Amino acid sequence: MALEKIEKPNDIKQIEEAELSVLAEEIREFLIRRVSEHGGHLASNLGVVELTMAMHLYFQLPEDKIIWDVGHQSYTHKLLTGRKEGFETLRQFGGMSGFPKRKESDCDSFDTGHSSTSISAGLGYAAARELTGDSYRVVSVIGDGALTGGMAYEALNNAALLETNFIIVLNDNNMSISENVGGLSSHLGNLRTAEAYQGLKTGVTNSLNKIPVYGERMVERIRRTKSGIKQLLIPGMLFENMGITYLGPVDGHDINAMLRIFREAAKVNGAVLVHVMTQKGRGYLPAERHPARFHGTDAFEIETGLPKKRRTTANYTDVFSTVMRKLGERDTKVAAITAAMEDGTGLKRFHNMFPERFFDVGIAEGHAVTFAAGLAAAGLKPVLAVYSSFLQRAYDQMLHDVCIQDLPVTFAVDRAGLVGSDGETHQGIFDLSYLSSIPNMTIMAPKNKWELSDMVKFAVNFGHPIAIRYPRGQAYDGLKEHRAKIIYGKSEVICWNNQILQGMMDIPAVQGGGPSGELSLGSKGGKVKLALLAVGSMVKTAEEVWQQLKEEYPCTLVNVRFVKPMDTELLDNLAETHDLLVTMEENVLSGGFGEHAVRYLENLRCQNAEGCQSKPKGWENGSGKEKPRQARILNIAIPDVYVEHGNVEVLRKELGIDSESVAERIREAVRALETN
Ligand SMILES: Cc1ncc(C[n+]2csc(CCOP(=O)(O)OP(=O)(O)O)c2C)c(N)n1
Ligand SMILES: CC(=O)[C@@H](O)[C@H](O)COP(=O)(O)O
Ligand SMILES: [Mg+2]
Repeated sequence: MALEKIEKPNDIKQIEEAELSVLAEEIREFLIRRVSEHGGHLASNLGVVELTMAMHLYFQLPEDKIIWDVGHQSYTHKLLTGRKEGFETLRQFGGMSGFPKRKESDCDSFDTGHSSTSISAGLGYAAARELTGDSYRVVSVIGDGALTGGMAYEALNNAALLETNFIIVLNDNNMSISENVGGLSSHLGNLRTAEAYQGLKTGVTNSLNKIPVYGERMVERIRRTKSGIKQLLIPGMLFENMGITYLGPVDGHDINAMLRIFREAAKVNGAVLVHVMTQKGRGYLPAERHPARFHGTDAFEIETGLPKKRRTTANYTDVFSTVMRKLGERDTKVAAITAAMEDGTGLKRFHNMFPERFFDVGIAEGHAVTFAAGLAAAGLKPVLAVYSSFLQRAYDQMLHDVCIQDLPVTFAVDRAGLVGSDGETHQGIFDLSYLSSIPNMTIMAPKNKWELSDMVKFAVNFGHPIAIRYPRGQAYDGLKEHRAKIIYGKSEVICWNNQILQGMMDIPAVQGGGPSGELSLGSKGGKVKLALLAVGSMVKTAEEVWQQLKEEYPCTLVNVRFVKPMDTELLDNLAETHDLLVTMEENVLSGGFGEHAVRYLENLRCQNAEGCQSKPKGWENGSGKEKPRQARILNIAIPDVYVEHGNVEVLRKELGIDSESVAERIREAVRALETN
């Protein structure tokens, strides 16, 4: 067993050359078995087995620095650096991450997860090396998909100035998650087969030679100019013209060929791009046939490649997919955009049905947003479907290109909230904060699958920037009967003091101390009145909390619906009629719904203070109305931390946002209120 001999970094160097192919096979078997148990990024990892082995044979770790772009293809690297045991806990809570992590190993030089960062980080290492006088080698490994991201070009542009060695390995498997797109992809396609290139080169020369006198002269003239010769002889002219040496293409499954090219690359003084061609999914037939399906997979049966658990219910992405199909049919102005996540965001159907109105822009979220702004300015109704954590990349484009101009772009923000096994880099727990800070942006979150559908329909005809955030996974199909019409800025009250309502009309009017007439916090013998204000996915949790607490306290349950603008009329009402308002959201506390609600009510409290000049209308002393009673607020949200990988249910418990923890936190808060 060759793999057994690998216990620590550089052990691969002790493996006989003849045994390397056995090692590659064992690594593939190992990865297929381990990923089949709990899921993970299989196809990309199977594709880079020999490439990773060649790098570990040539470079010395941890001294040399290997930086993996996205990092989803780093499993063989983990194996070769002594982390075989970690695979039993891959992507599980407390276990080994599916991405490179500096805290996990000193052979992981840079943490990744989002795309197109590796060249910038590698260049940083290379520049630092010049300053510190170190002599380590730096290698950034970037995929053809990741090379569609703008940051990679910014880094290449900068790397061209470097005067010391910096190796960029372009791992070209002719695939992003799904088919790779765009001009660069076509360019790589042209370079991909050396034979095709050789044919083209010979073809050009032959054709010119065929032109009597002039043709021969042109060939001669081209040969005499340096760049002309390169045009004819060097495939990677695009990179060469930028000042980056291009080597390749080389077969990424031929270890010796790669070792030869790394030796050459290491001699270059400056940035050098090594073009390596690999096959995504290599060595496992289902993954070779369906690389997109096995890009990131749940647990599966090895024999068939079928998922171990069949999905029986729709997830939010399916619901979005269906409503987009309907909207596309109804309105030819509706266009859909994805940044390389056609499958993940559910836009495949829209693509198939309306190819002319579907745009995959590559891994380029910033560009996607400004492109959507352009479509909107030209009169279309663009819907950009994007994961919450990837949209972080496009903050300025949302602000500068969409919202200042108040353009009607719909942001379908998928994977909002905890996403689970991908961990820190992918948790969608910041969007409410970053979206809330942008003027002109409206933010909604659905409680269940019907509401997502209603919200998307509302959004495309809204006429202004609007974001709908919904979580990864199964769509909630409870609370079906609560489907009040969506009214801009209005929340939906599901139950009031334990009494289930149907729509806004039923909310009791605010009179004195509220519906029951009790004025103060339990002190007059009444029970503390709770109001749960839950955002999106937390409505289901709030419903469970209500079930647990309804015997103890009268409880109101509100589906917030609009995080921005907040339903301040309802907040005023709740603050007057309830004792404790509990905000619940799967977002960080900072800048989230809860914090905005606190600030709003604090302002109100301040305005109502004695001597304050600007009291809200209707609350003036002596106006005949009581001063509003100000409820206390408990914020349930994600604390100021990065949330690691793990099962979502486990993470929710750890963070204290599952229903049992929330119920307990409420009981504690009530006890504190009663004793104060
Ligand atoms: C900013 C950002 N957007 C989207 C993604 C989702 N994503 C992860 S891998 C990937 C495709 C990468 O393709 P490539 O670099 O060619 O690697 P391969 O999977 O083919 O090995 C995408 C779109 C991401 N990780 N980061
Ligand atoms: C590595 C990466 O960014 C994607 O592959 C991501 O893991 C997809 O996540 P979903 O499984 O939620 O689509
Ligand atoms: Mg690729």
